[in-house]
Amino acid sequence: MAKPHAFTVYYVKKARNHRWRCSDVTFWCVDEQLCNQWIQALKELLELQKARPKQLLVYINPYGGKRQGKRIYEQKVAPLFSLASISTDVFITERANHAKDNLFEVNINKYDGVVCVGGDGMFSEVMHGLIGRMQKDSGIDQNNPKAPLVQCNIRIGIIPAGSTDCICYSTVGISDPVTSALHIIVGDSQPLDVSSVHHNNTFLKYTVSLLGYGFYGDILKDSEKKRWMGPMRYDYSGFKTFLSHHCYEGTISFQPAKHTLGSPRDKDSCRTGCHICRQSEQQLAEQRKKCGLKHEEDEEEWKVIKGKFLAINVVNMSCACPRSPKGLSPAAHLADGSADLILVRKCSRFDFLRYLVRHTNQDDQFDFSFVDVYRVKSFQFTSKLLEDNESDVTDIGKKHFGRFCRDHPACCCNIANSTWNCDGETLDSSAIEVRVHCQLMKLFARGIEENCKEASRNQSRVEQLL
Ligand SMILES: CCCCCCCCCCCCC/C=C/[C@@H](O)[C@H](CO)NC(=O)CCCCCCCCCCCCCCC
Ligand SMILES: Nc1ncnc2c1ncn2[C@@H]1O[C@H](COP(=O)(O)OP(=O)(O)OP(=O)(O)O)[C@@H](O)[C@H]1O
Ligand SMILES: [Ca+2]
Repeated sequence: MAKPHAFTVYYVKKARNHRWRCSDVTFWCVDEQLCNQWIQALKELLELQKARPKQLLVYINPYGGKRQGKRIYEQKVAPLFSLASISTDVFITERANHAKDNLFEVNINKYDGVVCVGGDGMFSEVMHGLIGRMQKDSGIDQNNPKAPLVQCNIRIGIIPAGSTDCICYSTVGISDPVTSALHIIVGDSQPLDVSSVHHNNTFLKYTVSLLGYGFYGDILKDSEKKRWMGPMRYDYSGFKTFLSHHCYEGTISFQPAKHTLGSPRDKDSCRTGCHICRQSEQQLAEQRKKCGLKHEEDEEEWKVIKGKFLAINVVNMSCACPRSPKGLSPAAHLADGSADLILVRKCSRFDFLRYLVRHTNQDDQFDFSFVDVYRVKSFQFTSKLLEDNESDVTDIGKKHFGRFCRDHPACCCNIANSTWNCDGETLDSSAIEVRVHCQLMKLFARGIEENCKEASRNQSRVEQLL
């Protein structure tokens, strides 16, 4: 080198569509001492950035999505972690639930975060491991649906390598491994609501994205048999399920979320620094100060709805993904302590198609007479089939479950139950009880950043208000 004294600074460069890239600039200097002073000063500044992780535990699912998890991590992510002086313990899973089981055994306090390389299912595994471990260590019984759960302060980073990658897309704005790696490196933090799902005082699962019965449950059940097709399996099973047009009868009860300022019909979406989520965070802190971990009896009213539904969807976040960039509920919030309950009642195939198509354009998917949407903090569902069986048992005193309802009216309404799709996993029970836990965990993300169009629209709204 002609000028021997130099140092390179690597930095994040924001590109289009919420994509981040790593860029660098090299500074040259003839004076060696001055060059070293600069290096020292920059190192000291970096040391002050306490939110940045130094030690990460990484789980890779080699079979998720297009089976590219290992390659994506090794080629795109590991070199960035090494540039940022992050040390990693990497664990390649050999079976389903490997990562979850491992999280109950490792010395978790050694790490500043856990990274999962895979899809929504892999994230769900890691989340169950971390939340489960936290509750176990604190002596909380997960089977009690009313137990106040202990927050999980170890952040999770998602490197997208799955089929839908809805959690990554809805919290970052894009499914891109390099962008997600950079959000981890700069130490971003995004709190996330988590819902617990129980049946008869037995814990079933946690959910952060979609809990869906009917359409999305049936798609998942069919698509599991076609895993070999990769991400395409969802389009194939989606088309098949659309043609089968099954609806399901049951009773829904829910408690409206009165504590939050927003509504599912709002025009504004949850964005970085969202004031609605921040207000929920303050409420949560005040509640904790008041009652600690004690459970507060919830006397709020329950609403009950009976009917025949093509789809029952409970979403904790928008569920935006490449298939539907605005998601199932565009105005849902990541961390407001509520979920959006979307009920699609029995309608014609043509109307259901019109509803589906609106997930892909700018039109309002809730503006149909057969679609209702509510913002809720808890929710219950029992299928008609189970209600009939239970009343048979009490009326006649039979101890014989699982009998099919033979006197069901002849209509397109399916006599059998559907299954619940819980973040891409099926649940064994159709009768469930769901409760939203405000900001139970945190991700290495910052929510979707406002783009220029949104920012100028909001600015002009403020100007109008002034
Ligand atoms: C005409 C086009 C209509 C397109 C409508 C697209 C709506 C897409 C909405 C996607 C919502 C994803 C919610 C995320 C759920 C994740 O926790 C979960 C785990 O990864 N993924 C799935 O369950 C995977 C769910 C995958 C769902 C795929 C749905 C495909 C529907 C295709 C319907 C075709 C009808 C065509 C009629 C001519
Ligand atoms: N080594 C493994 N072998 C088989 N299954 C695994 C392994 N590691 C993890 N799994 C399971 O595979 C399931 C699916 O993985 P993942 O979510 O990564 O991909 P996907 O289903 O293609 O994507 P998406 O969930 O986004 O639709 C997860 O539920 C996880 O428990
Ligand atoms: Ca929410």
